Amino acid sequence: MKARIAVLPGDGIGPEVVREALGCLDRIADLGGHTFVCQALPVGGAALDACGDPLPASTLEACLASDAVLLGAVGHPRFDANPNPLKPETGLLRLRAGLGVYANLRPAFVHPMLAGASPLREEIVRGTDMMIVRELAGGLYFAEPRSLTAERGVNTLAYARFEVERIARAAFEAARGRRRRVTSVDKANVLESSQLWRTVVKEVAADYPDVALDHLYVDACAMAIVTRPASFDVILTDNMFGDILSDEASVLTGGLGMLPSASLGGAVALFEPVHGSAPDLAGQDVANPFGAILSAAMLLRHALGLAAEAAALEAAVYDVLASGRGTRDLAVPRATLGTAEAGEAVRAALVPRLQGIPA
Ligand SMILES: NC(=O)c1ccc[n+]([C@@H]2O[C@H](COP(=O)([O-])OP(=O)(O)OC[C@H]3O[C@@H](n4cnc5c(N)ncnc54)[C@H](O)[C@@H]3O)[C@@H](O)[C@H]2O)c1
Ligand SMILES: CC(C)[C@H](C(=O)O)[C@@H](O)C(=O)O
Ligand SMILES: [Mg+2]
Repeated sequence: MKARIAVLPGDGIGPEVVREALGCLDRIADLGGHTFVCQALPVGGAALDACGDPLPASTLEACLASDAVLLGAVGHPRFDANPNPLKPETGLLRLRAGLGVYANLRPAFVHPMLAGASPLREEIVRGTDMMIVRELAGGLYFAEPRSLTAERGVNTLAYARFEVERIARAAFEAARGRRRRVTSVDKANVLESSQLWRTVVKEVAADYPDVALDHLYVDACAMAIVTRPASFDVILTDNMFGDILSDEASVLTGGLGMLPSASLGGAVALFEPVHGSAPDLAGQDVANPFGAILSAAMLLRHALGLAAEAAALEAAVYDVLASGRGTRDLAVPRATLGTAEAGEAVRAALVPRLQGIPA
């Protein structure tokens, strides 16, 4: 097949991890007879420096003309003190809004061989396979009013019925392809927006009698994620809670560098690792590229319909980890791989995994 992929490396470790993910896509294209036309585009701090805008109009236009978008990460502390209200992160939020993506899938899967790679106790982590479905287009990140003066900063937590309904449907559909259980996470004991959330989720559940639904308050969920993670299947939650809970869940899988994401429901889908630009690691060839590589696998599955290739790429990542190798952030026996070496190890494991897939 032929596909156009917009590539937005961004800041910090973004370009380093995206390079390894692209190398994997190249290998899949070469061996499978596919053509992936990749166009690199500026976003975030890199774009702010280059043209004063963290999401240049030309970048968004090119993304909208592509079949999928692969992004590294944005942000750097040097912009924190910048009086310019435009931050690198503004570019990412405008990109998500411009693409219209609202359903952010963040899977946290612990390979049976790798339960010991988490800093948490192995018997707690073993069997963890959850999908956090994070609402991405509304809530505290986008609702109005929002304002900032020297005396007051205002953000609004508001959800409209249609916003809850569509993300709830995304979660129930995801559950149908998994273990048919949705845990909706809110703060309905305090927040009106959460009370609407809970009401609408229950209404949508009536259309999915084959999927079990339960509800947790977000504070209790934060605890349960580290005490009984294997009991979760799909976690359905809002924009802010999903941001926080997904970083927490990443610890189960070995670290923040492991987690991929797919943002769906808009004109073009966006794929990015859950981690940020990690300025503390940038330029040292030590960042974990697996979250970015697993994001490329989600791109193959969700945007290009190449499910077998996606599964092969995921299996190749787990082959490397199961052999005891990994980057230094992972508690594996040989945590000595640099970013580029880790990418190359995945590509080597990918070749046998791709055999047998019809071209
Ligand atoms: N999607 C995104 O682009 C995104 C996500 C989160 C944070 N950010 C931005 O990134 C910047 C830094 O934020 P932060 O430090 O809070 O979060 P971060 O995710 O960049 O880093 C948090 C911690 O995890 C580690 N880490 C992150 N990715 C890793 C990887 N691939 N391999 C190994 N270790 C990794 C870092 O070294 C750091 O200790 C900020 O500007 C923030 O806004 C961007
Ligand atoms: C950088 C920031 C805007 C972003 C978010 O909060 O959505 C990040 O933390 C993430 O998890 O993708
Ligand atoms: Mg985050």
